[in-house]
Amino acid sequence: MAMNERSAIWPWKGDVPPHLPRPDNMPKAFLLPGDPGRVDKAAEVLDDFRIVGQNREFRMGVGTLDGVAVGICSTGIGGASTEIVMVELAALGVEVAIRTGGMGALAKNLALGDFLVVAEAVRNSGVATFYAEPGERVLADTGIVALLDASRGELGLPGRPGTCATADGYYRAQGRPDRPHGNGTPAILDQLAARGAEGIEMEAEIVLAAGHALGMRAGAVLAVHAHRLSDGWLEDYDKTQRDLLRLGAMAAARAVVGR
Ligand SMILES: O=P(O)(O)O[C@H]1O[C@H](CO)[C@@H](O)[C@H]1O
Ligand SMILES: O=c1cc[nH]c(=O)[nH]1
Repeated sequence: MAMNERSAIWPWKGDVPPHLPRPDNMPKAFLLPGDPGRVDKAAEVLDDFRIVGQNREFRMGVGTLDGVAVGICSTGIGGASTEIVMVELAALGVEVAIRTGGMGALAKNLALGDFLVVAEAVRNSGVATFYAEPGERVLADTGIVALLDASRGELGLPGRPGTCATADGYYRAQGRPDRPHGNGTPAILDQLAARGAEGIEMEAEIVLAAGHALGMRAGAVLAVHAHRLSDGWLEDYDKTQRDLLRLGAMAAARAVVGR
């Protein structure tokens, strides 16, 4: 069988992955928002930014910060598509992966627009079970946590390190009702909070678990978009998104050069 022929077990064509677009020169560090629409926003925080391409929910761009190449690739929503991003980026030689996304806060002392630098994800989501043993803690790389929190502080942005939970759904799995006037099952959130979760979203656990298993330095920083205790919702999200990308990019570039 010719080397470049695809196989079912590893359906790459040579060094071209089956899902992700691929630039000629891969940055060593990538930011990972869920939403493809947010990739273009990296032009506001990176120099020489260009879009590499898009396939399905995976939109990729590359740029530089302080002369260091930084990539950004959307994961889509949830663990299944995020696993694809992590595996294909790792196989392409990426060493640093930082999720930059939104969450619903579960802690009283987090406010709308604050930034939670994820130190740990409580075990809760499906795909991560293939990358971390049952009972194994899912931790962010401590160096990435430190760089993210230092960047947050330098930028004067509110927040702190903490723990998140990753859910396999947005409505019932996050205690929401599935119709406008329902009650949902908020006890789900109480149970996650009792296990230490201070926010809930849909991708961080797989980024941390797969990142660790695949030998990458992985982390996540999550903006408080919703507050599940006060039922608050941040309507004007644009500046928060820009700040999220800026602090993620600062930490990513510093991680590459070892600062
Ligand atoms: O803010 P982003 O990265 O899009 O992620 C959050 O938003 C989506 C749900 O609306 C989920 O993907 C959740 O994790
Ligand atoms: O409540 C929220 C907000 C953002 N992302 C989520 O998954 N849940």
